[in-house]
Parts: sequence; structure tokens; C-alpha cells
Amino acid sequence: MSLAGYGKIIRPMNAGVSGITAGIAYFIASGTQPLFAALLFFIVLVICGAGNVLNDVFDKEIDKVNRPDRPIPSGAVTPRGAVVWAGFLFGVGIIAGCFTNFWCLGIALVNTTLLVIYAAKFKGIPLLGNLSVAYLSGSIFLFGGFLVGPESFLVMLPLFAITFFGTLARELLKDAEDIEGDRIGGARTLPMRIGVRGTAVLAVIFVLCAVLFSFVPFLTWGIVYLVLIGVVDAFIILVTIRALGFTRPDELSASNCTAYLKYGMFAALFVFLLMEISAVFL
Ligand SMILES: CC(C)=CCC/C(C)=C/CC/C(C)=C/CC/C(C)=C/COC[C@H](O)COP(=O)(O)O
Ligand SMILES: CC(C)=CCC/C(C)=C/CC/C(C)=C/CC/C(C)=C/COP(=O)(O)OP(=O)(O)O
Ligand SMILES: [Mg+2]
Repeated sequence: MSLAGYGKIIRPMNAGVSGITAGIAYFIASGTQPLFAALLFFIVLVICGAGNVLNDVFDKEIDKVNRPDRPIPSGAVTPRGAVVWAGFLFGVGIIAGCFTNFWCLGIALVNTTLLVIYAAKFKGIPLLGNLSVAYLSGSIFLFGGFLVGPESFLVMLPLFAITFFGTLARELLKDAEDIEGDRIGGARTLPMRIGVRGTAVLAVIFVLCAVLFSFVPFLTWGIVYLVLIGVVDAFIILVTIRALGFTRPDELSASNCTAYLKYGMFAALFVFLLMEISAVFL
């Protein structure tokens, strides 16, 4: 057992970027209090981290095949220790959520419940697991906006849609990479039914939906945003179209398409941040 393992198992990059996303959403919704943004960052960091930990607990058999280097299959963290760690993080996140408002606390409770159900059940149900993670990612924008108030919903909706469809595409491609391990672990995923190529076609369709929604914020942020997000969109489309050329999970894994797609998603978040900074300071 290692303390580093308890840090690694929360997937600090994903949890940290998810937390930063909540802060960006708060300022996009016209929030002005940095302390509130920090509170949102912290809540998403610990709840997302808890979800990642619990995911690895339920995936320990699958990860022995797909990701043997992860903390639980590698022995750095025991399953029991991970369950306690996830419970602690969820508890801290919900308690911190009590210092927000009714809407944010509601989302925190719903997302905590969904993360548990996803790890235990939905992940093994074709498409339902993917839709759950896509909603969870998109909900970060709603969560950040709702601290300003429910009137932010329409402003955050396009950002929710961009994130929902972008994450949905990536989740499907990740499942296409993991077909062998998921089959051993007893999970039933959409790529098992439609194959790698069919999954890539769906991923391209969902990425194109995300790209279409990514043009909506042009109405607020103007031509500079359109140029920057256009470059990011082009990268994301090219990376996803590349997946069409593969028919086997190992080919798709070796291409690093899902990693590049994540970097493209992070680049999109950076464009949102840049636009918000320029709107406030320039
Ligand atoms: C077309 C376009 C502009 C798309 C961009 C969509 C967008 C802004 C996505 C941001 C998504 C987001 C909030 C990401 C935060 C961190 C993250 C990757 C969350 C989802 O993680 C679930 C995933 O299954 C974790 O897997 P892995 O990364 O392999 O550990
Ligand atoms: C808005 C609030 C309060 C919380 C939401 C915070 C979250 C969870 C946002 C992002 C979505 C996310 C990171 C979900 C975590 C669950 C997860 C790790 C899904 C992927 O699991 P698998 O399908 O097993 O794939 P892996 O191979 O990566 O384990
Ligand atoms: Mg997993």
C-alpha cells in the first residue's frame, strides 16, 4: 500500500480539470467571487475524485486486463482502502456542497448517486454508461452556473451540449479500446455489439454534434472565439475520423486517439477560459 497510490487513484488530472471547469463555468455565468469559484473547484475535485476511486473498485477485474498499472490491480491501494477513501471524498464533497445553494447541492447529490450507480451498474449496460459519464461531464457547467442562479441555465446549455457530445464520443472510443477486458469483467458495451469501426462512426457523429454546438458561443464571444474553437474543432474532428481506419481494439489503443481527443477537449476548455478572461479584463 502507498500514499502515492491514494493520490493516483483519484486521477488528479481529470478531477483537477473537472474542478477548473466548474470555476470557469461560474465566471462565464457572470460570477464574481473567486472564493466561490474555489469552493466549486474543491467540490468537483473531491466528488469527481471519489467517482474515479469507486470506478476502479468495481473495475478491479477489468483493470487487471486493461490497466494492470492502476493502483488497485498493482497493489498500491487495497479495494477496502479505496472504498473508505471514496466514501470520505464523497462525504467531504457533499458537506462542502452545503455551503453553496439548493441547485448546486442538488446537482452534487444527484451526481454522487449517479457515480455510484454508474460504477456498480450502468457501466455494464450498453450506451447507458457512456450517457452517464457524458451527462456528468456536461453537468459541471450547469453546476458552476447554478451558483450564480438558475437563470444561468440557458447560458450554460450550449456548453453542456458541447461537453456532453464530446465526452460521449470519447467514452465510446474508450470502450472500443477495452472490449477484451470488459468482456472478461462481464461488462456489456456497445462496441462489443457494433465493433470498433461501427463505434468510430458513432463517435464521429457525436463529435460533429459537439462541433455544431461549439459555434453557439460565437454569439457572445465573437470572431476571435470562432477562429480559436475552429482550430480545436478541426483537431478533434481529424483525431476522431482517424479512428474510422481501425477494426481491432489494439489498433485503436495504439493510435492514442482517445488521449488526443482528451487533449482536444482540454484545449476547448482553455479557449473558454481565454474568452472569459478577455471578456472580464479587456
Ligand atoms: C468539439 C469540442 C469543442 C469538444 C470539447 C468538449 C469539452 C469542452 C470537454 C471537456 C470535458 C471535461 C469537463 C473534461 C474534464 C476531465 C475529464 C476527462 C472527464 C471525463 O472523464 C471520464 C473518462 O472516462 C476518464 O477516462 P480517462 O481520461 O481515460 O482516465
Ligand atoms: C458537478 C459535480 C458536483 C460532480 C461531477 C464531477 C464529474 C464526475 C465529472 C466528470 C465525469 C467523470 C470524471 C466521471 C468519473 C467516472 C469514470 C472514471 C468513468 C470512466 O470509467 P470507465 O468507463 O471505467 O473507464 P476507465 O478505463 O477510464 O476507468
Ligand atoms: Mg474504469
